[in-house]
Amino acid sequence: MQKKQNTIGLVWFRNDLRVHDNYILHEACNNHNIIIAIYFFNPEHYKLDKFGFKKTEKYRTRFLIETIQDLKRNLKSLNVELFIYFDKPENVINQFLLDFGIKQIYLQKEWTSEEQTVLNKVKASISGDSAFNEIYDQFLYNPEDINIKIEQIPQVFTNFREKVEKFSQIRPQAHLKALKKIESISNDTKIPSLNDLGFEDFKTHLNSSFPFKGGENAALNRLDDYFFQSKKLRFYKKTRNGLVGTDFSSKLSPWLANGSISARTIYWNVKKFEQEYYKNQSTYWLIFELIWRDYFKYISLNHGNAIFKIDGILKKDYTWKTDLSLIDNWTNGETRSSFVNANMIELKETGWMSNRGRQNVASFFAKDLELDWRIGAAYFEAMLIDYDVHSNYGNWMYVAGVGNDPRDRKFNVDLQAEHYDANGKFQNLWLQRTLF
Ligand SMILES: Cc1cc2nc3c(=O)[nH]c(=O)nc-3n(C[C@H](O)[C@H](O)[C@H](O)COP(=O)(O)OP(=O)(O)OC[C@H]3O[C@@H](n4cnc5c(N)ncnc54)[C@H](O)[C@@H]3O)c2cc1C
Repeated sequence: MQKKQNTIGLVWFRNDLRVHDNYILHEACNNHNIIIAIYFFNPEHYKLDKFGFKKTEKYRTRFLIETIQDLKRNLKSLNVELFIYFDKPENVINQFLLDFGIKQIYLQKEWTSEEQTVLNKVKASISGDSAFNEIYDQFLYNPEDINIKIEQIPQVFTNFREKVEKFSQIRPQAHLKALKKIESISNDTKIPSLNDLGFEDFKTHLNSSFPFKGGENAALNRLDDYFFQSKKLRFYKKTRNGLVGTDFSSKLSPWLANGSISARTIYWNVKKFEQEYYKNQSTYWLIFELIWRDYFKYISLNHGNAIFKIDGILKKDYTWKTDLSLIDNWTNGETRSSFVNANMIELKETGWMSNRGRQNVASFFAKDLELDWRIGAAYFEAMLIDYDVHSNYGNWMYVAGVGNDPRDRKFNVDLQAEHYDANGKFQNLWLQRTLF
């Protein structure tokens, strides 16, 4: 084991907002006797994007505030102080490092352009000689453990999945012990409120399929409930295409997206469930879906900014429309399809939409209305509680026919409604009228 340094290590939290199974925090604690943590609510995340949507809307913002409240408490119990700023990191970090004499910074490795730009600005602002230790920690299969070169990630999911399943191992969870208590660090930074970030307080919609709070404690409770208490995991493969209620799927995505829970923790709990209760197609299928999540991260690692380009990773030269009234009809749930409308209203009222819904509304946007798919993706980015850059842009490219779908399918939204909402329950819920 490495010898600990009597210096302060800084953990800069971004999308790894947990103390449980956090390899970055673990590495920092292995190397230093004192750890300080920092988190930024970056004002850039609350501005309008190039299509006129707020980059982060109220649902994900409130979830994030709850997440940071929980993180602060959990870090405190390990004797780690979390400093919180509503500012750009490049305005704060240099002085922070100087004030505490910090030389080592630990952070999750991110590769998408906005995250890289911020990090580059921070590095450019630093006057001393601090080292940035960037660690991959958002994967199920860590990039250092797979036997595929990033440039050779298969274009077809199945080829990727079969290889990683055959040749790679999932790492164990990291466990932490509390550090020694430090009395001398004073911290008067505060978590901004929803109002500070530009939003009114609001109540969760009564029909929301995602009525849960942010934070790793809520994530672990949900996992325990879905797996070990209600044992709904046993039926996951049968129910996962559902539309109504909290239990048709795991609902773990919002916590996964901001790193309140690791994919590894979910994986090892599936294994525990399989040992203690049942092992069946459903238990495997949750892992299968986590591999999809990994896959889109590998696609973005391989293709960089191409995932944000209109012709996607396939460089397909389609013609796309940008008709504002068609876009407004879609976002407001006023299209010719009541199934699409119900899903879009659900998203607008709650920040959540099922996977079945997302596939349909995205296909309708890109393939029926032939609208520039990046506008639909940007709207999802604003609204979704579980927005994740790789899953969002990867899935949108896939549905729009510029990504990884070898069959380039178009959903028939009317048939989909008949199949998945045969009695109209879901449409009734959100359109508040009796169908049929
Ligand atoms: C157009 C479109 C946009 C999407 N945008 C996002 C997004 O921004 N963030 C996000 O997390 N997911 C996104 N998804 C994927 C998927 O819809 C959600 O992950 C899923 O609905 C979350 O619900 P759950 O946690 O109950 O999933 P479950 O069915 O319980 O699945 C378990 C986990 O597997 C992963 N997963 C499942 N399906 C997918 C998938 N198709 N792609 C990648 N990972 C998957 C998720 O991490 C999920 O939490 C998108 C899908 C589409 C079609």
